[in-house]
Amino acid sequence: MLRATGVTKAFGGLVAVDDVSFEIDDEEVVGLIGPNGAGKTTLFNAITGVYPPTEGEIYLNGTEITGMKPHEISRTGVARTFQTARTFNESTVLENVVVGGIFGNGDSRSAAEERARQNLAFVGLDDAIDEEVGALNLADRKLLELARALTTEPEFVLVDEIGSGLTPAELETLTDTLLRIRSERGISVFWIEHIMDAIMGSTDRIIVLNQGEKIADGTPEEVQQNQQVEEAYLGGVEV
Ligand SMILES: Nc1ncnc2c1ncn2[C@@H]1O[C@H](COP(=O)(O)OP(=O)(O)OP(=O)(O)O)[C@@H](O)[C@H]1O
Repeated sequence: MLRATGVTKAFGGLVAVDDVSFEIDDEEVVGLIGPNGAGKTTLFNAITGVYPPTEGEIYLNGTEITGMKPHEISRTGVARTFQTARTFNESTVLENVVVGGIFGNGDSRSAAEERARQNLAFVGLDDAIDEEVGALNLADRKLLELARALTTEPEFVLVDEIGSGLTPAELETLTDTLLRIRSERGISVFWIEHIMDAIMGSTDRIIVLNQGEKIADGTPEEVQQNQQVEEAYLGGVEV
């Protein structure tokens, strides 16, 4: 279980995440939504050690991980993908995932390659292993990010926006892959997404942030009917 209690992250006077507490169970798929600037990516950065929280604690299976370095947190079982795919364009798809295994996980080259092939097959990129990353379309880059995130055999994968810019068919493939990460690998998914249909139809639970604060935490149906959530989104519409 991933548990956060009273997590706050301030950048100078700006409180980007404000006293947020939540739990994510094993094998749960949880969405994280909120208007632009609500603090979603900052919360991911706090969990993964990129920007340690100013206050509050984060626990993985009862062990406190607050303030650990990103590579240490990654090795304890929390992996992530990034909003902008962070891949090395000139290397091949296989090499990209292998490098993640060697440097991120301390694997030997042969172990990293075996695991990379398995994870690339899992996300459906087995036919593309020899292609240059720069030649992949956006959807395949997102799948590649997921394969890289699986390298450390995590218990939790934090996914920062995979939906934007994809066709409906591509979005369905990505969503199916996320759900298979849970059903076939037993990994929990914590997923930031702006495409509401995707997140409403695929998650067990949704946490809503607005101006750094958690304003809702419930089933997709509950969140959809929540007055505060509706107001937060209406208030965020630019006219
Ligand atoms: N490194 C930083 N330094 C200063 N301010 C930051 C930093 N990172 C984020 N912020 C600020 O924190 C607030 C929350 O930003 P964050 O990126 O977490 O929101 P978000 O919900 O992920 O937004 P979006 O949906 O647009 O990606 C914003 O006001 C942002 O400008």
